[in-house]
Amino acid sequence: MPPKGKKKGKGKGPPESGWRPGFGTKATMSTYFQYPTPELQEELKKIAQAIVAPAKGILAADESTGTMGKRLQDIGVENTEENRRRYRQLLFSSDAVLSENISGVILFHETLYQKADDGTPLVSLLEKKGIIPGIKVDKGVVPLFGSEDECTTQGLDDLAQRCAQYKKDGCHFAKWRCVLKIGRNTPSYQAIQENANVLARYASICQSQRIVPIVEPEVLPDGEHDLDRAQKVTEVVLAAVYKALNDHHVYLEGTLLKPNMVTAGQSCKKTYTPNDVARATVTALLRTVPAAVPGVTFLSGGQSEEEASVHLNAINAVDLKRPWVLTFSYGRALQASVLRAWGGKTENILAGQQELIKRAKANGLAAVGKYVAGSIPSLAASKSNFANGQASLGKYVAGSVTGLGADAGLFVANHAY
Ligand SMILES: O=P(O)(O)OC[C@H]1O[C@](O)(COP(=O)(O)O)[C@@H](O)[C@@H]1O
Repeated sequence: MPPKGKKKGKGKGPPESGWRPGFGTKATMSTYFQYPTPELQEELKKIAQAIVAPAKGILAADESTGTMGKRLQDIGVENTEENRRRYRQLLFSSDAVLSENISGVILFHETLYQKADDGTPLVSLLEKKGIIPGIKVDKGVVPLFGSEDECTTQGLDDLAQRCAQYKKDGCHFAKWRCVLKIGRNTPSYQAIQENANVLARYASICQSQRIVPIVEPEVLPDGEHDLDRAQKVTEVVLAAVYKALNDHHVYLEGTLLKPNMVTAGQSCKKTYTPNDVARATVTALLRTVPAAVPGVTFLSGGQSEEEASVHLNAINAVDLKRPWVLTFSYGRALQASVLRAWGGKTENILAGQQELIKRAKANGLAAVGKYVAGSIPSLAASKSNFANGQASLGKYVAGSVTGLGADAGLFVANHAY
């Protein structure tokens, strides 16, 4: 109820619904907002918690058409709609055992409306296994004019309508990726603030449409910086993101965070142990991510499949507080071996699926701190998925890094813009 003597209506304080004791004076107007209904809160919380159920994580299969093209090119397959469909069909028609470790799959728009050979919608293949479909809703990165090669992410304009439709079509969570770079003068205040704000606005719109937003502020691993610098930048970026989410009244219990792990730059001369990475990562999260957030689903960011599993395991074994579930939302670190095993050939579909199941199992174990390094060998487990430090700056020359084998293009594919 409004405080005594206050009238409802324009200029007389906030409307009655959502009124909280002590609110409504001029000084507190900026803290007024209407809470989501209890039903909406419950729905969002349930979805988020199901995604981060014990020993489960996300398969990020939301590569945009260009990114997928690079991945297919690496295995000598043409980037056609049909080949992308065949590949996603392979992933989603894997044995149901996959759902022991995969709770959700992020889809690209095109995939959501594609069908399997027998006419079954691809998304139904996931639903039948109890895997929750999610959708990439950002429309890619664009340069920030006047910055040192920094960027923001676009796609807000029609987001509410798209989310409403995606929810009807079976998606219960979404993903939006922002990119921050470590350089001498970057990330800049401009880039940090802009990306935090766009992530918060995205998250708020998703929740209004009953979709759990996965908030992805990726600090790229390009550069010579050491672990301390990566940790500090990650902390500054995450602090800004959570301030913005708070400013936009985002219901944190109905969100997930998809950050980078804190690793030294790819060209850093110093070496660090998985325990160093784990300590830096969990410390950065402890300093910035509220305990109300149910889970953190790390991106793999160019790490090899094995590295990504070993690091996640170390993160879940380090002797620090962990108030959130810490699990995976990997693209390359779940798919490098699959792509290599498949090679575009129908007779290799099963082999590809077996690779996926193996990496899902390894990461499921790592999500509960029970993965033993090297215990689940797979085809491309130790191959770096990071091709070239210049890749994300758009300076990578196709084919110039051949020593890394089939995975060489994956970093470029994911991060070039
Ligand atoms: O550049 P795109 O096509 O948007 O793809 C970015 C990729 O980055 C991710 O956010 C993280 O992928 P990685 O685990 O390979 O780093 C994926 O979800 C997504 O496929």
